[in-house]
Amino acid sequence: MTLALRGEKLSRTFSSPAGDVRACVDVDIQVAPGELVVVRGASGAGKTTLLNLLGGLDRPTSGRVWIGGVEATTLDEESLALLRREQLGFVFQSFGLIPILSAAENVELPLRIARTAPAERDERVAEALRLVGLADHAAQRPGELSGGQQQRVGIARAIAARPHVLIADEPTGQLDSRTATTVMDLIGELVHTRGIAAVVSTHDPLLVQRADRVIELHDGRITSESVGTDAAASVPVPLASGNGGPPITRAEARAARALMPARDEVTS
Ligand SMILES: Nc1ncnc2c1ncn2[C@@H]1O[C@H](COP(=O)(O)OP(=O)(O)OP(=O)(O)O)[C@@H](O)[C@H]1O
Repeated sequence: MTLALRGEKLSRTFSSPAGDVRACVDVDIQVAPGELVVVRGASGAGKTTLLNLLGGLDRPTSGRVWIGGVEATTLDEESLALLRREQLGFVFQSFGLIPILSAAENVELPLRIARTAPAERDERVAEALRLVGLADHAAQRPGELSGGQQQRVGIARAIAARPHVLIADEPTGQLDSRTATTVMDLIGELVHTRGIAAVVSTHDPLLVQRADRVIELHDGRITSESVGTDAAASVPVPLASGNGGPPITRAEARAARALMPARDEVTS
């Protein structure tokens, strides 16, 4: 069986005026189709860094990444963008929706970038909105939707191109706990009924209950890994203060990058 995602000895060091930051250190990770892996850890533990590396949004300082069996680390930017688009769907804490577009137009955007034929685009947008329970809200703009609905549009956009892997970075970080549960249920259902693999970072113990595997990160390293019922039973990591604030420019830039076409491509 081809793994949906694989990282081998992944390390990422950032240079900063205060010195080097080892945000990811020798991480080995494998994700199978239909598996929901939750990455958990305190603020600054390296969750976003790891997801960025696995999703081909950033390059490791050392180590290798395979996306759907293709080694991503050796690809040039253009091929990597194509691989991302074919294999991956991204969901972000900040939703990353375009305010002037309707829900349907937001969901359609990656399909336009991929030059999917208009009839198929319509079909996939309708399917994705139906799957997230928003078929009746297609014409509404993000500002006219609740936070939970906006995140469901974000998920619809991520799955519209029928990716093999969903990468979701704190998808419920901006939602109240009841809405977060709905979004978590949706992700769990998509993974377990449609065979999509997912890597989800969260502080939310509710999502952990839906995980097939929970990976704990501390200072960029995997400190523990639990499977199945153990995963649900494991103790949540305490949060560092100051976490969970509003999205920052770096996060928004990343959301844009995940959607960006490869160089020279034009939307039609
Ligand atoms: N581009 C960057 N330049 C410098 N340091 C960075 C950069 N990106 C991340 N870091 C540092 O790497 C470490 C891990 O950051 P990361 O965002 O991956 O953590 P996280 O677990 O996702 O945190 P949070 O839960 O707060 O989002 C932190 O110390 C962070 O400051």
